[in-house]
Amino acid sequence: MTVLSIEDLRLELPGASRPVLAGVDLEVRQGQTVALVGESGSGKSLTSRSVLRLLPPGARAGGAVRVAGEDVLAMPPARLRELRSRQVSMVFQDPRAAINPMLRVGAFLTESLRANLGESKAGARARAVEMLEAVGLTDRVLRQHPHQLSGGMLQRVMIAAALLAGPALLLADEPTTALDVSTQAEIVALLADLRERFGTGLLFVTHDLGLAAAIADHVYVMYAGRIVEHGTAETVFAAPRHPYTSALLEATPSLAQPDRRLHAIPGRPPDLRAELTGCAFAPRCTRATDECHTTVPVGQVACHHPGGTHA
Ligand SMILES: Nc1ncnc2c1ncn2[C@@H]1O[C@H](COP(=O)(O)OP(=O)(O)OP(=O)(O)O)[C@@H](O)[C@H]1O
Repeated sequence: MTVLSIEDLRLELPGASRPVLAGVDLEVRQGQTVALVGESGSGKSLTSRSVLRLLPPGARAGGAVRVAGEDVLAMPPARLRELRSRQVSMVFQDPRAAINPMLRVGAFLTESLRANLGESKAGARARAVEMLEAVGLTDRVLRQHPHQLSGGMLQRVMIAAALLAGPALLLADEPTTALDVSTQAEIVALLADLRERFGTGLLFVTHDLGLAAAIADHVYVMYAGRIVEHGTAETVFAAPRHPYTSALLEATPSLAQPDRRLHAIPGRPPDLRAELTGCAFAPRCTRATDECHTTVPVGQVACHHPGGTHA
């Protein structure tokens, strides 16, 4: 079953010369982990936030963002509130910025259950303890304040909070960036485990290809507001076809080949004031020809000169 289907999503922001999202298509099926990768500014966060219709002021959206078949962009406000409290949850990059420091963890976890889902006090507490245990914490945490917990523990609390209502889809936007490397690995392992246990679809936004490879079944590579390549994690990482994917991989350290030389991608992504003609990656691409500068490439691999073939 498809839990999320983004179809030709377009987003325009005030003051920008071109759409910040220019026709994004993406799908997450039940129990599937999908990674959305790309450099900073490519539009990953805006894509994932669109799923909850958390758009910047003045933004104009086109296309469709369907959760279990229903278009989030066209939903009435009451239905949108229900979607946000039951069906789709989000885990953010910095847990300390996403939690009220004055509240104990217990109140933080139970308040939304009681307010939005009408749970009794005892029922909400029992559910909170169940989810804390699912993320590897104990009920001791209920009495603690956020500042008494490490960053990794607090991110576990945020994941427990996100799963309280049993959502069909979890959005995780750079959920480990604020954590140290070993804690990052623990959180990624935890998300993989929870996906297995609860069958939740997971959209994992990251600029870190190593993390994406560790967790994802399917990968979408984004550049300047477009998906340039997608496929199973295995094929995209083992046999990238778009030159941007290859360049990203060459810029990423590999545990399997620690001695491999890394190559930074020359140049920078285009900023939103630049109007684009042709392929947005062409100015940085070693394979670019005249056609690339004039004609926008389309297709599963959005490139006029893709390498190899996906098996
Ligand atoms: N609220 C906003 N108002 C104006 N411009 C915005 C806003 N949010 C994002 N942008 C711009 O939209 C573009 C895409 O941003 P987005 O945050 O989706 O990128 P990203 O790929 O998630 O990068 P990062 O990893 O840095 O968050 C960027 O150029 C950014 O500056």
